[in-house]
Amino acid sequence: MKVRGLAKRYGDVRAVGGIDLDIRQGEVFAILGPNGAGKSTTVEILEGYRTRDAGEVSVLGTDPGRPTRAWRARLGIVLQTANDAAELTVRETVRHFATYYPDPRDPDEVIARVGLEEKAGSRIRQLSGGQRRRVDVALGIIGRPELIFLDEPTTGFDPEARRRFWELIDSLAHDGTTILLTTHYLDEAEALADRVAVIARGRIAAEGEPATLGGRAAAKATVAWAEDGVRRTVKTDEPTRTVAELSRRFDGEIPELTVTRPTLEDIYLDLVQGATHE
Ligand SMILES: Nc1ncnc2c1ncn2[C@@H]1O[C@H](COP(=O)(O)OP(=O)(O)OP(=O)(O)O)[C@@H](O)[C@H]1O
Repeated sequence: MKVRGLAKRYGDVRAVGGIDLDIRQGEVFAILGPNGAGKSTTVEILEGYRTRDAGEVSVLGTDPGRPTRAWRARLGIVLQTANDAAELTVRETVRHFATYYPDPRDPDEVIARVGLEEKAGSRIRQLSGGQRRRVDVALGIIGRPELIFLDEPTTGFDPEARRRFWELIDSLAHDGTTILLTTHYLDEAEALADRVAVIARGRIAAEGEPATLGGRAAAKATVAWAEDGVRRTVKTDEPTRTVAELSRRFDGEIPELTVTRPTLEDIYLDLVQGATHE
């Protein structure tokens, strides 16, 4: 996928103000950003559901501004809001969607992959919010897509369901499926994404691997320990030296020692706040 200079306005609102992206086949790419940053607008343009004002876009070799049916069949899309036929069962719904695609996955296998085996015979309206979301994911992958768009896929999932979902995404990526997701969960981005882009006010504020985004790996470490009943902390570029000195001072074990670097969330918040105060 290749995007150059993508821009979109809604009247006076600049939703997307010149975005470049390159996403490789088989890559898991996460778009992060605060509410209203332009994530959904960007993703909807890439999906062929929204027009753009400017820029060049190629998704699976096609301009999504001129979508074809054959191109759509190669995409899997999981939208933010579900509008499933509530009276059908999970199995009926997944089977029905399978008929839209030339080479669908096996419906029962897909139901198992999203962890809904026990609910396969239940009507959609009887499912919990998180279970409905899993149906959405099932419908997004039933067509054996080459590229999957996931808009906040795990909102409403319990922790176990989120872990199962992460495993599913890993296995799809392992099969060579490209995955573009938006999420507000920084731990999700860290667990899943090969690369992330932080979008703020319609522009990319930073892009890179979660471990090194925004200079994260090179950021100062915080060494903390307990001394005389008080928690002490030092921010340093040389945590190893600090720990060695402390170890000598305490003659061995350092009480309640921790060494931490900024989390992805710390870096994200810095980037987003920096962009807002521009
Ligand atoms: N159909 C529309 N008409 C007018 N303005 C819109 C429309 N859709 C989005 N916007 C505006 O464009 C900006 C970007 O919205 P967008 O939905 O792309 O943000 P987002 O990053 O996906 O946010 P969220 O995290 O809340 O989903 C916002 O200021 C929003 O109010």
